[in-house]
Amino acid sequence: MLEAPPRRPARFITFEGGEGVGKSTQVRRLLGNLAKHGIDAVRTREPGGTPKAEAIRSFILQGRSEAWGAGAEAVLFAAARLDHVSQLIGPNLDKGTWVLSDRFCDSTRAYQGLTGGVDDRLIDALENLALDGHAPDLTIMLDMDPETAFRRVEQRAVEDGLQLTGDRFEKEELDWHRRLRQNFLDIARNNPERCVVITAEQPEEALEAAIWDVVATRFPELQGRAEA
Ligand SMILES: Nc1ncnc2c1ncn2[C@@H]1O[C@H](COP(=O)(O)OP(=O)(O)O)[C@@H](O)[C@H]1O
Ligand SMILES: Cc1cn([C@H]2C[C@H](O)[C@@H](COP(=O)(O)OP(=O)(O)O)O2)c(=O)[nH]c1=O
Repeated sequence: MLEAPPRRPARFITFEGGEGVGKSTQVRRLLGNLAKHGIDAVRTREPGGTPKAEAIRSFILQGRSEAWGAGAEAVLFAAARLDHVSQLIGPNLDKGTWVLSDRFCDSTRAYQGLTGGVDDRLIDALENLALDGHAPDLTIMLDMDPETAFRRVEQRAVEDGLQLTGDRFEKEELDWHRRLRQNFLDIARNNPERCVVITAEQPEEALEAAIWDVVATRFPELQGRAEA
C-alpha cells in the first residue's frame, strides 16, 4: 500500500484503467476545469512524459521488449517512471503546479504484476525506487466492460477513415482484459484512501462532472474558488 504523501502545496492526480476507457479524454477535461478555477496544472502520461521516458515508451510499445518478459518490462516502466518523477512530476509539485498523469504506478502493478505474474515484492521495490515519496494524492480508476471500450476505440478509428478487418476482439484477448479490469478494481479496494472507482460507461460530460465532484470534494482548497 502506498504511504500518504506529506502535505505539499500542489496535488498529484493519476488516472488508471484499461485501454479505451476514456483516461486521456478526462485528463484533458480535468485540466480545463482546474484552469477555470485558477489552478495551475500540467498534464502528462505514462509510459513517457520526459524525453528519456518517451524513448523507453517507444522501445516497449513497438514490441521490442516483448521477448524480454513481464519482469524486464516492469523494470523498464520503472526506469521511465524514475526519470518522469525526478524531472517532471517532482519539480512541478515543488513549485506549486498540480500534476495530472494518464497512467502511473498502478498500471505496472495491474499489467506486469497481477496480470503478468511478476512478484509483488519486485513491484513494491520498483515502486518505492521510482516514486521517491511522490505517491499520488488521488487516483481516479475509470472502470468499464473492456468489450464496450474496444468498440469505442474501433468506432473512432472507423470515423477517422481507418479500414479495420475481421473481429479484432478474440475471446482470449477479452478474457485477459476482463482479468486486468478486476486487477485494477482490487488495487482500488486495497488503497481506499487514495483510489476512487468511477464507472466510465457514461457520456463524456457526465463523467467529467462525476470526476470534478470527486476532486472538488477531496481537495478543500478548491471549494470557494469561483469558476472564472
Ligand atoms: N465517455 C465517453 N463516451 C464515449 N466515447 C468516449 C468517452 N470518452 C472517450 N471516448 C472515446 O473513446 C476513445 C478512447 O478514449 P481515450 O480518452 O483515448 O481513452 P484512453 O486514454 O483510456 O485509452 C476515443 O475515441 C474517445 O473519443
Ligand atoms: C504505465 C504502464 C503502461 N502499460 C501499458 C498499458 C498500455 O497497454 C500501454 C500504454 O499505452 P497507451 O496507448 O498510453 O494506453 P491507452 O491505450 O490506455 O491509451 O502500456 C504497462 O503495461 N505498464 C505500465 O506501467
